[in-house]
Amino acid sequence: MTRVKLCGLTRPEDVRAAVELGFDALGFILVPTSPRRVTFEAVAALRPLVPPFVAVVAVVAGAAEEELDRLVASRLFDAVQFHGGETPDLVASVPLRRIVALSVAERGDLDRARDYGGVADAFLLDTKWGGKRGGTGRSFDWNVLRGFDFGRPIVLAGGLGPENLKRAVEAVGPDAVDLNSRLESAPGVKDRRLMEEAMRVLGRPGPVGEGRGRG
Ligand SMILES: O=C(O)c1ccccc1N[C@@H]1O[C@H](COP(=O)(O)O)[C@@H](O)[C@H]1O
Repeated sequence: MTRVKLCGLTRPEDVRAAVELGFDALGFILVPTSPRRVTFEAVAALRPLVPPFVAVVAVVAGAAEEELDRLVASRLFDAVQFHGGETPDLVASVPLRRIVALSVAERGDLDRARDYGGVADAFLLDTKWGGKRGGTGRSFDWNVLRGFDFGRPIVLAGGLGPENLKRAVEAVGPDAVDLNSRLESAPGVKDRRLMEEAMRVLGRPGPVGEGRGRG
C-alpha cells in the first residue's frame, strides 16, 4: 500500500477532513517564505485534531539549530522534513524521524542522497524548479529515478494530484506520496473533493468509520 502524506495544512476543517479520509501523515510548513506557513502556536491549536496513529510532520527549510531545538521541545511533531539543504550533521542532531528532501531535475541531483545515507529515515523527491524550495505544483521527469538505490524508503512529491497520481505510482513505485498544492483551491486551503478524488485514485478506503468499525 502506498502511504499518503498531505502537506501544507493550515485550517482545522482540512485537518479534520484529512483524518477522516485516512491520510497517513499531515505536514505543517514552518518555512517563513511559504504561503502555507504556520506558526508553532497554530500547529499547537490544530494538533489535538490529529489522532495518535496519524503522523505529524514539520517541514523546514534552512532552519537554524535554535529553531530545530524549539521544534523538538514543542513535542508537536513525529517527524521533520528537511527541505532546505540542511547539512547531514544538522539533520542527524534532530531526535525525530528525519525525511530529507532532494530537489530533482536530473539524475545527478540524486547523488546528494549518499551524503545523508546514515541520517535520513526516508528521502522525499521533489521538483527542482525556479529556485523555489517546494510547493511548485510541478512534477519532474520520474525516469531519472529509474534503478537508483536510495537505501531508504522514498516519498514521491512535486505536483501530484488526482490526474497524475496513478501514473506516478506505477512509474516510480514509491513507498509514499506527498500531496500539496494540487489539492488546493488557494495556497493553504485544501479542497475536500480533490482530497477524496486523490484517495480514490490510490485505491484507499473511503472515510474512516464509514461502514467500518461501527456498532
Ligand atoms: O508548499 C510549500 O509552500 C513549501 C515551501 C517550502 C518548502 C516545501 C514546501 N512544500 C513541499 O513541496 C512539496 C511539493 O509540493 P507540490 O505538490 O509541488 O505543491 C511537498 O513535499 C511539500 O511538502
